[in-house]
Amino acid sequence: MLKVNEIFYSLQGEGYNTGTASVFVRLSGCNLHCAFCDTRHEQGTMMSVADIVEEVARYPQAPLVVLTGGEPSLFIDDDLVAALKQGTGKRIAIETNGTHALPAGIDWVTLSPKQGFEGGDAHPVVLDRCDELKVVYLGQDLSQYQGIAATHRYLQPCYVPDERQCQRNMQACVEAVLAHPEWRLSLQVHRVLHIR
Ligand SMILES: C[S@@+](CC[C@H](N)C(=O)[O-])C[C@H]1O[C@@H](n2cnc3c(N)ncnc32)[C@H](O)[C@@H]1O
Ligand SMILES: Nc1nc2[nH]cc(C(=O)O)c2c(=O)[nH]1
Ligand code: SF4
Ligand SMILES: [Mg+2]
Repeated sequence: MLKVNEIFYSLQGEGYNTGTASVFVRLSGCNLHCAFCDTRHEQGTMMSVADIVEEVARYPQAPLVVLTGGEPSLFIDDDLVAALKQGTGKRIAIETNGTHALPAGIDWVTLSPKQGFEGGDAHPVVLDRCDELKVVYLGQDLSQYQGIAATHRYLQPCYVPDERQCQRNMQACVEAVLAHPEWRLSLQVHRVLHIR
């Protein structure tokens, strides 16, 4: 059984797969407590793997499942990934902070390391490769991410409720990408679109 905060159908709003219709499976619970975390994931309902597959299968048109949370790597296993793949035929992506090894069969790994942020250093990143590295940018030194192999590298502005601070955070990302063009900008387009 897994504690599920929500399962919903929307567009992937971040990173390389932005704009892709996706079923999000948000698992409850995390090993980090990032001050800037934009997600309330604590509440949840216990669901079996079969329940989760059944709910995801309600969106047969979706090409992609995004496992997120909370920190999904704490809770998922080979069984869940295999059952989702077998039961829905969809590609499986994960959003992870990288502090736990991943089960087999995941098609797309988005790694968003939290080292250097409050609490992040106590839980080192164990993944050394990913499909995309997606860094929440608050002016930190980008050379710290050189050791992580990634096909794509994104800086994502840190969302905060204050609109003017949000603008400043976006501008900081633009300037960082102009100075370090091996990185690209990831905007949270679901915020622009006012969708989930
Ligand atoms: C809520 S997290 C869940 C997955 C996983 N725990 C992680 O941090 O990668 C999903 C994505 O949102 C990003 N994120 C969290 N808070 C954010 C914020 N305030 N602004 C921008 N991105 C944020 C995370 O870095 C991660 O890439
Ligand atoms: N539309 C949309 N795209 C997302 N990509 C990653 C998300 C997440 O919270 O993990 C997320 C989310 O919450 N909504
Ligand atoms: S690791 Fe992810 S879910 Fe956990 S607190 Fe940080 S941003 Fe939020
Ligand atoms: Mg989100």
